[in-house]
Amino acid sequence: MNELLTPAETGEADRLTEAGGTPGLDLMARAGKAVADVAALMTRGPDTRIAVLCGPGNNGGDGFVAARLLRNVGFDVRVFLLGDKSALKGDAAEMARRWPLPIRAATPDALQSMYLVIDALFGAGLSRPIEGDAAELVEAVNASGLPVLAVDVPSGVDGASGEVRGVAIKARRTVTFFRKKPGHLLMPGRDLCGEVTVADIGIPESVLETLKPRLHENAPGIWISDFNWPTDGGHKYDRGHAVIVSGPALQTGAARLGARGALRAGAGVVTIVGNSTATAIIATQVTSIMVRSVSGAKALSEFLRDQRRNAVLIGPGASVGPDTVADVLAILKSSASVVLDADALTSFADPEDDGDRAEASMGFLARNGDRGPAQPSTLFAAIKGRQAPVVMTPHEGEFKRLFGELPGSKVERARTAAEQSGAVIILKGTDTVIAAPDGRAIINSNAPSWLATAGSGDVLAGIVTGLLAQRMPAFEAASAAVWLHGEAASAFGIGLIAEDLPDVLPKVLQKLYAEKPRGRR
Ligand SMILES: NC(=O)C1=CN([C@@H]2O[C@H](COP(=O)(O)OP(=O)(O)OC[C@H]3O[C@@H](n4cnc5c(N)ncnc54)[C@H](OP(=O)(O)O)[C@@H]3O)[C@@H](O)[C@H]2O)[C@@H](O)CC1
Ligand SMILES: [K+]
Repeated sequence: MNELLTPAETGEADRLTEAGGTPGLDLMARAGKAVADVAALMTRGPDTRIAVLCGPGNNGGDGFVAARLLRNVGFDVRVFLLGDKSALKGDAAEMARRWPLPIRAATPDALQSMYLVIDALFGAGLSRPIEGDAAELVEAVNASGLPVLAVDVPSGVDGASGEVRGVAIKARRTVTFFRKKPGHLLMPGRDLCGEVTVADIGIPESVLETLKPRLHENAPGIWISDFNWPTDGGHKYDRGHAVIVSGPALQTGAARLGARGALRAGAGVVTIVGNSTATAIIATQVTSIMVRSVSGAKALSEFLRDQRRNAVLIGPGASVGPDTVADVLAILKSSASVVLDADALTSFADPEDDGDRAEASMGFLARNGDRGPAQPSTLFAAIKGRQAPVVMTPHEGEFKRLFGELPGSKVERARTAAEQSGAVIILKGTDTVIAAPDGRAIINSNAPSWLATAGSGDVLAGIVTGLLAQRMPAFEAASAAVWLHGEAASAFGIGLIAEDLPDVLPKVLQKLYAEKPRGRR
């Protein structure tokens, strides 16, 4: 159930179903019934007056069906059409014909003395920005403050990207069919949808074998079989050794947050490394986490020669500049899995895009001329030249510094970045996207708004590192980490600070452990 289908793929699912013998009219009848069922839940009793706003395509067709079914059970339903009834085609024209009462023009006046609005203006067939009369209507609906139930997607939301084309309806609930679309989860679409219900309208699961979707909504089912649970007789080193590289003395908090994330995610051993002043400070703050004074690229290379140290995080609090560049390149030469976050990413920013970076890069060049300038291509070549996986965890700003302005939806941008860099990308945000170089992608949807708090990204990077230390494959580790992070924030509730996240993880992990299929314990 976690597959996400673009509007084009949904259309294909529809065609395959019809080719299998199910008439399109039946699909529309079931779609309209699903809409009517949810609409009934949003009313305040039989006297509720409902405005159904229908558009010129099959989204409007679903609206006509819902209107008829709601009227049949006693609701006071009015139907308004954008455009001409004579221009309706196919199944939508047939469903309009079955509506027994007058069809009025859809204008802002339609909203007067209504209680609920059903938005059946545009769905999967939105092909351009909404303008003119249609835009005026959408704006009037939003200004009315009436509760809105959207059919398939709120009109104006692009089902593929979640972007607003022109203007868009703000719905309280949305009913979609067979599978969600990326636009239900990507911002701002996700906000405009309200609560999303997915209805079964008789499209068989077998169409997925043809469509082979490569985009999913994050859920444990996707990665739980790759999760490594503690086993009887296991040794701590069986669960990996995560190494967290600290920044200088006044920036050690980020490494500590990452380290606790890694340890709580189940890494057997976690060591924080840094220069002697930084580690002296850290040592007064941690107990089950080890601390070693290891500083500079050469020392890091030597430290990582011990292959039991199998996952490394660098970036949180690292500082931007040539030292971090050298550290990252040394770490990438090791056999460990690597997580690059924050300053480890910005240190490779394209100098052309970033004045501060340009200056730092010039200095670096002066001292390290043989290694070439610190730029994204240097980083990507180092990633592609190694065996063990790399996960990068940029927010939008860091992403832009490394990859520039890429075209397409957030999913497409993350996919391109993963392919270009050879790393698994966690493109963070309310709608975090995880993408692998082979094209697989996941949209995360469980992060509460209060997760946007200082240091929460450091904990996330630490959780990824902890899972990589346990030898979870990188794409699955990244997806699991993002999900656990969101779940932990929800479990803690409002008032959360980053320090709280690692300590809520056990509760989340215990629930997963209790629910996982038998025989895997
Ligand atoms: N697939 C399924 O499984 C099932 C799908 N079902 C339903 O069908 C819906 C998809 O129907 P659809 O393809 O007819 O597209 P829809 O969204 O009604 O819009 C197309 C019309 O709008 C017009 N138009 C577009 N943009 C415009 C704009 N900005 N401003 C003005 N006009 C604009 C466009 O005009 P054109 O581009 O052709 O000039 C065309 O006339 C889907 O969302 C779901 O609700 C269910 O019934 C059952 C199973
Ligand atoms: K709609």
